[in-house]
Amino acid sequence: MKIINAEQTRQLDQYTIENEPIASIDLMERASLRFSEWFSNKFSSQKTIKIFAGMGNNGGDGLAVARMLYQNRYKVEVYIIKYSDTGSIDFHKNEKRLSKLPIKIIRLDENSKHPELGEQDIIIDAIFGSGLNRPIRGFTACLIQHLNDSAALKVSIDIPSGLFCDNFNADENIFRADHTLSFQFPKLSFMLPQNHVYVGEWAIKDIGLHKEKIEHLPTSFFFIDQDYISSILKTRKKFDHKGTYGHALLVGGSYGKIGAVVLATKAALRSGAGLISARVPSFGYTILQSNVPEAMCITEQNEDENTHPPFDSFSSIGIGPGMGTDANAQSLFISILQQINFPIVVDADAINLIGKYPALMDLVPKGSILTPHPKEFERLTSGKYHNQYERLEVQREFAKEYEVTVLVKGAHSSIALPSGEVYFNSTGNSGMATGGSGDVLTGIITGLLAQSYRPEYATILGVYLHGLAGDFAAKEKSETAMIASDIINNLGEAYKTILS
Ligand SMILES: NC(=O)C1=CN([C@@H]2O[C@H](COP(=O)(O)OP(=O)(O)OC[C@H]3O[C@@H](n4cnc5c(N)ncnc54)[C@H](OP(=O)(O)O)[C@@H]3O)[C@@H](O)[C@H]2O)[C@@H](O)CC1
Ligand SMILES: [K+]
Repeated sequence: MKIINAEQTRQLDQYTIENEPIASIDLMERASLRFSEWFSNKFSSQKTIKIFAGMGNNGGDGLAVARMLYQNRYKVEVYIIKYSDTGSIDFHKNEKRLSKLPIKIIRLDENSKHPELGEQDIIIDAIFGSGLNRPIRGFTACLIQHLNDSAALKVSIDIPSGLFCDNFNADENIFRADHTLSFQFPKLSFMLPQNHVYVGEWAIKDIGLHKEKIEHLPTSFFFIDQDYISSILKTRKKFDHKGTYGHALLVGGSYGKIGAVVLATKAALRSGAGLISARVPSFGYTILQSNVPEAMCITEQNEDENTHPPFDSFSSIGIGPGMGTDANAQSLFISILQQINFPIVVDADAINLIGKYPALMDLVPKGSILTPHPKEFERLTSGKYHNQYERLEVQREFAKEYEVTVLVKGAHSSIALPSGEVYFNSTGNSGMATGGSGDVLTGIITGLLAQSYRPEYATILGVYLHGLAGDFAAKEKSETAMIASDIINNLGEAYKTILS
C-alpha cells in the first residue's frame, strides 16, 4: 500500500470529487460515516463524546461525526474552535446540518474558559487534519495542552491535530491520541516511533478515493500489506527437491553467544531453505549439532578439510549474530567478503565491525542486506541525524550510495532499497523486543535469500513473516512471556496465513 504525502492527498481528494464524480460534501459524509462505524464498534455509548472541531474539513468531519454518533444514541457535545473568521464550505454545510439537532454546541475562542473533562468523557479531536501547515499557536495550543492533560480517552480523526503528515514538528502542541482512525492511507508520520505518543493505536478505513489515480501517484514510501506479500511469495512445485531451495550458511557465535547462531540457523530452516550450514567457533560445535540436528556445522577445525563447500558456493550467507568484534571475527568477516561476490545478510556484530572500520563497507557486495537495530544503525552511520525523519533520509541515502538494502528494526521496521524506496512493516508487537529476536530475523532472511528471492523481496517478506510469527507467539504466550524461540515455532502459522 502506498503512503502518500499531504499535497498528494489533497490532489487525490480533488481528483475523486471531479472524476468519480462525487460532491465534496458527500465525500466528507462517506469519510465521516466510516469513522462513525469504526468508533461505534469500538467505544461504549455510556460516556459523553466531546468533539473538538476546527474550521477546515477535518472540523467538518468532526461535525458530521457528531451528527452520526448522536443518531447512534451517543451523548454528544460539540466544541468549535474559532481560530479563523470563516471555515471551509463543507464545514459550514455540516454546521448547518448539525444545528437542526438538539446537540450542545459551544464556540471557543481566546476568551473562553477551558471545558471540564474527565474519565467519563471521550474526546474526539477534529481540530486540524492533513491541512495543517504550521505549528499550532495561541489559544488553540493551550486548549490542546488542556485536552492532553485530561483523563478522558482521546481519539483523533485522520491525524492528531498538530502532527504533520510528512514532516518533523519540534513542537509540543500536538494532540496525544490513544487511537487514530485515518482515511484511505496511513501517514508517513505514523511509521516513526517518536510519534507513537501522539498517534496511539491507529487504523485506516478505505473511503473510496479514485483507484486509477492512486495507481499513478508517485511515492517512495509503502506500507507492507498482505496483498503485497502474496504478490511476491513463491509457491513450491511438486517436483522440487532440496537443491531447489538453496544452501544457506549462518556465520557467527562467540564464547557465551552460540545461542544466537542456533536461533538464526533454526529460523533459516523454518523459512524453507533446502540445506543449512552454520559456521561457529569450534567450542560451539556440540551446542550447534545437538540443538539443530538438521543443520551441518563448520568450525575452524574442519573448514580447511574440503569437507564443506567453499564460502562462494553457498546460495546465501548471513553473518554477524553473536559473532563478537575481536580480531578473529574481523578476519573471518574479511575473508568471507573477499571470497564471495553475491549478496549476503550483514547483521549485529558484522555491522558493528563496519561501524568500527568503515572501509569494510566497500567490500560488501552490492545487493546485500544490512539489518541494524537503531543503535547499530547509529554506529554504522556515526549518527548523522537529529530526529527519525532525518534518520530515514540517512537510511535511504546509505542504501542508494552502497546499493544495498538497509533494514532498521523496530515497530514498523523500515526497509530502504537501493532504488530509494522505503517499505514499512505492518506486523509484529512489543513482545518481540526480546533477546534473540533479531537473530531469528537474520536466519529467516538468509533462508529466503537461499531460495532465490531477490534481496529486497527476501527482506520485505522476511520482516513480514517474522512479525506475523511474533504476533502468533504473543497470542499463544503473551507479549510479556514470549521469547525468540516462540517466533521460530510460529513461522509455520505465519506461512499458513500468507499462503491461504
Ligand atoms: N483525504 C481526503 O480525501 C478527505 C479528507 N477529509 C478531511 O479533510 C481534512 C483536511 O482538511 P483541510 O485541508 O481543510 O485541512 P484542515 O487540517 O482541516 O485545516 C484547515 C485549515 O487550517 C489552516 N491552518 C493550518 N495550520 C494551521 C495552524 N497551525 N493554525 C491555524 N490555522 C491553520 C489552514 O488554512 P490557512 O490558514 O493556511 O489558510 C488549513 O487549510 C483531512 O484531514 C480529513 O479529515 C474528508 O473530509 C474527505 C476526504
Ligand atoms: K484531527
